[in-house]
Amino acid sequence: MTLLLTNIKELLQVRDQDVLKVSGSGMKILPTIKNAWLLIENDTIADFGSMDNLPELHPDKTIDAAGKIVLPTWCDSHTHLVYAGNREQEFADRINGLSYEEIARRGGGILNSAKTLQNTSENDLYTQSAQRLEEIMKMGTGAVEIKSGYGLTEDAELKMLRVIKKLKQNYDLPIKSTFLGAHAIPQEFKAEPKLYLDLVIEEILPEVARQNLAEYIDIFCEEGYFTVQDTNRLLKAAAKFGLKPKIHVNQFNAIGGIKAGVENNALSVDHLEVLTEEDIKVLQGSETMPVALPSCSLFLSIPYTPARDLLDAGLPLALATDYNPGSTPSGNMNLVVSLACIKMKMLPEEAINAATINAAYAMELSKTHGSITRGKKANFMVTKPIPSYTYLPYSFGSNNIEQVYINGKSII
Ligand SMILES: N=CN[C@@H](CCC(=O)O)C(=O)O
Ligand SMILES: [Zn+2]
Repeated sequence: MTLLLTNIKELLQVRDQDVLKVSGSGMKILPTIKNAWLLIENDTIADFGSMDNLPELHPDKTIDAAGKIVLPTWCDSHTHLVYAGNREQEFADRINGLSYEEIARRGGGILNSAKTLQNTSENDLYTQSAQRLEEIMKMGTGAVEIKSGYGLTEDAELKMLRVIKKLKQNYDLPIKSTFLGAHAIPQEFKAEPKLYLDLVIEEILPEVARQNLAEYIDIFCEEGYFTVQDTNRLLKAAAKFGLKPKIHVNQFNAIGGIKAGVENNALSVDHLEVLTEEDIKVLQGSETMPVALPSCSLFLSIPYTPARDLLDAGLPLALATDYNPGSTPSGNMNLVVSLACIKMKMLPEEAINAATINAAYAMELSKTHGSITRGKKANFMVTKPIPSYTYLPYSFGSNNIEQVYINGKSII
């Protein structure tokens, strides 16, 4: 099956195969072709170019994309979209003055979601999660990472990871699975938190690895959750099973989690709402991708990741949603890209790079996804007729996505 798109107003993120991430001032550059064509063969990007040099082709189907922009689908490298129920009562509690941390200390927050998930059947959990996955695909997400971490018992963590595995089997987009057993300390371990980490490291992790249920390891390295020492211990244990770290650090406090991540070869360090100069130095010279989650900052009214400090230090940055029931009940990457521009002072070019090629890097997918590159998977989207790509982040809250293709097939 061959598909040809013609008269594309602008084809974005056109890259050579060897570009796996962009950093610092390089993020300001978004290579495009105006008035372009794009040829898809089966599930692969076969060729593209300017309409001035359209070769004679005989595709099975041709789409006239006049007035429309074509770009790679968003890559969302940080989500918790497998969860049960919602936490809108805590949302109301926060409006009434309680903080996110206070709610968590009272047994709400992650523990609230864990209780609900433990009492939800695997089938029901799958149905709820599949609905969220379909919702984000329709908004343009074409690759996603999903974490466990709302189980907090061996049974419930494995249940979450099996649901992620089933999503992988039933949907065409790449899904990466992360084991986040160390997300919070369950109530019954509050007096002796070390015993919970022992359980995660000695019992749950080996079982997750034995059943081959995760590619990555995660931990919430934060005051009141897990220490830097805990983080080092878990990441070293996970490395023995080949699980690379993608970790929650610096959401509320800078306690040294970034250093621990980099020293343990983290693929990414995520959140970074609070950053020190030392953290930035540690990231320089590393291969670790910093990941910002601006819709979490919006929802919790906490600081935004200081993107300009990272980029001015020559570092790369990726953007993700953090889709979860507590801090970010939204999986909309279009909103994330808008917030990055509006609140983090990222240029549209920087935000689009951060949500495509760099986000693919944060899931080890940038050899196959994240750009319009010959030989990469045909995961791309077509906008409605819009005046320019800057209009995407500018028109925040609007849905500008008309069609989404995964492996060359239209899903809407
Ligand atoms: N901060 C840790 N974990 C999630 C939120 C978890 C929750 O509130 O349910 C996050 O990334 O924001
Ligand atoms: Zn998260």
